[in-house]
Amino acid sequence: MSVAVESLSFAYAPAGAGVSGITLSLEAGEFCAVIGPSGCGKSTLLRLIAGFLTPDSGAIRIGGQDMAHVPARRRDLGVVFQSYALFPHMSAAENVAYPLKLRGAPRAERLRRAGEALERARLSGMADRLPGQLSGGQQQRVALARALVFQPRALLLDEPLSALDAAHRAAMRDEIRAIQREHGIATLHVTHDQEEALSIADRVAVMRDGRLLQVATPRTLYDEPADAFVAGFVGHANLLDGVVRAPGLVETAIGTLACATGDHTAGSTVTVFFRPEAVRPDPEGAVNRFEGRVVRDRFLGSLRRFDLAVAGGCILGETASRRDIAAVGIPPEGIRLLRR
Ligand SMILES: Nc1ncnc2c1ncn2[C@@H]1O[C@H](COP(=O)(O)OP(=O)(O)OP(=O)(O)O)[C@@H](O)[C@H]1O
Repeated sequence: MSVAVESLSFAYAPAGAGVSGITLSLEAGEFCAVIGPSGCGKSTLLRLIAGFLTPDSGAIRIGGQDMAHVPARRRDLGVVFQSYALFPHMSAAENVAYPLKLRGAPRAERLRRAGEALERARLSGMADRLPGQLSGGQQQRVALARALVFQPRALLLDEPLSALDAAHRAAMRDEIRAIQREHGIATLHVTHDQEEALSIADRVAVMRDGRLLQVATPRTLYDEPADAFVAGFVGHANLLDGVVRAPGLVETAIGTLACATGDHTAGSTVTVFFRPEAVRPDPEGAVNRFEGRVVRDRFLGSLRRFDLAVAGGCILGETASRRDIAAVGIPPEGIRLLRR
């Protein structure tokens, strides 16, 4: 089922924080991650869709039906929070069966469906364990099975992996994605981890100060960020203030760069943006060539990320080469100009 919000606004107190004018739609089966700095309104958006908060204005449609004023329990949405919120005195199977009990399903059906949901979450052998006898990852899978057991119209995940350590997070995010695919259910996944978002989502929504800045596929977001904030928030970026001097030429603090200036006219102020992997440490014959000194060098296994101090600033680069670096080239096609 599809999920859509239109011009959704909510403030915790008059003129207080919240979300403003959010328009976002998810197709049935689509996985959308919501990212943004702490306090930007990610959880608020999720709580509004879940029905734990009532919007001040705007529409929430699930499967085309207006839900903005329908109580949470009648929205039929699966919700998983950061804290797993499992009932500690109930077994894994009883926890998973609970939403079916609330909906009046007979006991035999509850047990059968809870068993199936646990099996899908790869927890068949754990049905009788109490939450306290399960690892963090296993508890999270129980919470996921419980959110999915009643075949909800959509799935809402609020930082479901944040209590797990790095190794478990990576494994669990792939599992969440696999389980979500099996169910073919529209999913909104709030996370502060942009790598997690880029790696599992069909599309990523970036929020700031209660507003939605851009919604795009991970690749588009990375290659074509809407503005300097998105560019800097998603992955590593070089961002320089610039002024377009002439078609194809931009002046910055580190010098004049040749790049496509598109419809930015001479005199326009822009942000010059390029990713560290666009920076070439072997700049023989390069158009945008800068000499400098490496002042930070981070070994990251398969590559290294370095800061090259150049006249007027610093360039962040990435390379697999282990050779000394004294100059870099920035190919014009790796540079984009963003409006300021
Ligand atoms: N119950 C509340 N009463 C008043 N203000 C609140 C309440 N809950 C959240 N806020 C404020 O609303 C804004 C958005 O909060 P929200 O929890 O949606 O952010 P978030 O993006 O999910 O942050 P985080 O990544 O830190 O969880 C913040 O400024 C926050 O302080």
